Amino acid sequence: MASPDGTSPTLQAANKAFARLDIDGHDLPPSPAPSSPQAGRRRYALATELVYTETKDQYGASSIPIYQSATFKQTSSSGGNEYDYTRSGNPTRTHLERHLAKIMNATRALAVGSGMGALDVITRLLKPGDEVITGDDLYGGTNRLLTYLKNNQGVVVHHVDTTNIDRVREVLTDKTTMVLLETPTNPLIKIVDIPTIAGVTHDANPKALVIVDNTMLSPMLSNPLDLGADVVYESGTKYLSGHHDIMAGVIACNDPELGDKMYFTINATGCGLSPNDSFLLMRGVKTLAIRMEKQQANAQRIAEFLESHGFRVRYPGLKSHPQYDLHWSMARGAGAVLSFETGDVSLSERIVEAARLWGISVSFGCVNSLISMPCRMSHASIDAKTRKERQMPEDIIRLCVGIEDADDLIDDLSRALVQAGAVTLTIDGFHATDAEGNGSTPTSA
Ligand SMILES: Cc1ncc(COP(=O)(O)O)c(C=O)c1O
Ligand SMILES: N[C@@H](CCSC[C@H](N)C(=O)O)C(=O)O
Repeated sequence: MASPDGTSPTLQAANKAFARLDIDGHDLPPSPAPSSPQAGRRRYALATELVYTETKDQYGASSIPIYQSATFKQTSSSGGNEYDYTRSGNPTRTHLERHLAKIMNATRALAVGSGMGALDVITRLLKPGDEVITGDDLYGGTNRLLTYLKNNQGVVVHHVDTTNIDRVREVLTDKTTMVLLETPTNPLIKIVDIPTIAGVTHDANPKALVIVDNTMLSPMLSNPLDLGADVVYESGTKYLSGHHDIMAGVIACNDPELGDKMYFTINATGCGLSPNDSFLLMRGVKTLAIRMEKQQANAQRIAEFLESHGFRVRYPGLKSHPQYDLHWSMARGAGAVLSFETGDVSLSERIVEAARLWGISVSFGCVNSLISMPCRMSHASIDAKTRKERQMPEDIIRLCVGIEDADDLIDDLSRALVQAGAVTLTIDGFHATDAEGNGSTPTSA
């Protein structure tokens, strides 16, 4: 016999059998379908996929509308619609998540309110007593959250030099539940061998999760899931959005169970990205390819300029980078963040403060060029003692290169170097002044 709504007994039984339960076994209100790239269709080059989207918008809108609605009307007293409440799911966010899954080579992507929000969702997979291995050169906020988990949640955190596989092996045991990597590291631009670490981690404990923070490269330049990572996350505040007008975080994985667990946390805590910011992130992603191409071309010019004038520059686009080959075995570009040292904190301060075109600001990945002193700014939450133990040079200057004219950027930097007294003028131009006050020999032409 058919039910009052006309559903056959067979369909009623099937609906019951396939009722969506959350990981605690509670009946879920309607939630968005898992984000997945459309299977079976032609896959275009990444630059094309970044702009190519499909929607079933009733008016054929070529840009996803902003569904600025907290709640959605249902067709029956038991719900019945794909969306019920924006904390649980929103069409603008789902559209973005499906697009991100496609470009991150994942079957599931999730969008949240910030990069740190993404790491919070991921680390809620941990239980007291779990062990995490991570780097000794980490973004300050990541270090802060891990320290909180260590001090308050009983999670054991090992900070080691993840560029040295032996240091990782020393702390890797069957208790290791998570290995958290950044590459290139922020701000020392060290390169971490993702495939090797993923291999040894999964050998030691097949259930351990290798998590990669891909903020420095973005999906344009690297897909850590293809290199053996289980979960990749990024601060969408950076390259993905590109204009420093939103905060966002994205998470991607290929394991549906893991995706469901992280979605559970997002729904339970309410950290999903807002409809308006989902729209802006979607818009930003479409121009990622051209922004990144210009930013890294500019970064390469600036890195070569500084190195040729005698500064110690850290940038994986320079052949002098000690892990140049490793970086290029994993990535399609060098990115647009570089750092250099002057040997003197007050000299670095004078350079930063003399720059005009380069904004003194934390963050990176924006169309505007930025200059900063990480130990005073982005990494100030790591205490001075720990910074010293981790060999972070206090004088290090970080440059986050934008899309301006490269000659203008070099002119402004040159003027700042001269004004700060960082260089010695010679008949041929200028060279970095060493600690003794002499113009040093340029390291390359
Ligand atoms: C490498 C890295 N990961 C994560 C984050 C956190 O991102 P958000 O500022 O969007 O929370 C940042 C910067 O803030 C970062 O530099
Ligand atoms: N005051 C902020 C500093 C944010 S740093 C942003 C970015 N990751 C960078 O490396 O510049 C904080 O305490 O988190």
